[in-house]
Amino acid sequence: MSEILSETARKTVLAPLFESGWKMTEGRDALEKTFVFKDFPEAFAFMTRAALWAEKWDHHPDWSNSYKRVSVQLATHDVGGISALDAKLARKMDSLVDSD
Ligand SMILES: C[C@H](O)[C@H](O)[C@H]1CNC2=NC(N)=NC(=O)C2=N1
Repeated sequence: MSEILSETARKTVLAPLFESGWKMTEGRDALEKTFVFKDFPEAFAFMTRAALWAEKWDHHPDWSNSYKRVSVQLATHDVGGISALDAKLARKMDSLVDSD
């Protein structure tokens, strides 16, 4: 069972994510980032790759797609906030983009 990230853990775990463009969502304990791709196939390919990790880890993003933009929010519904799993999925999403 995941746990909400402690204040101490947030300082170390979230700092690198903020550096790579993740932000805290307003009014919700969640991480968010909008990825912008070259075109729709690139955006959808990213979603497909991320979806496979999400399913493997049984941890799923709240996200939407509009043309070449993918807007992502990550939170752990079971605990009502950010857990280590959200940081892990955020890092994975970043790595999927970097490896293009
Ligand atoms: C039953 C299943 O394991 C849970 O509902 C999982 C599925 N995916 C999930 N995804 C996210 N983001 N948060 C959860 O709490 C969560 N719970």
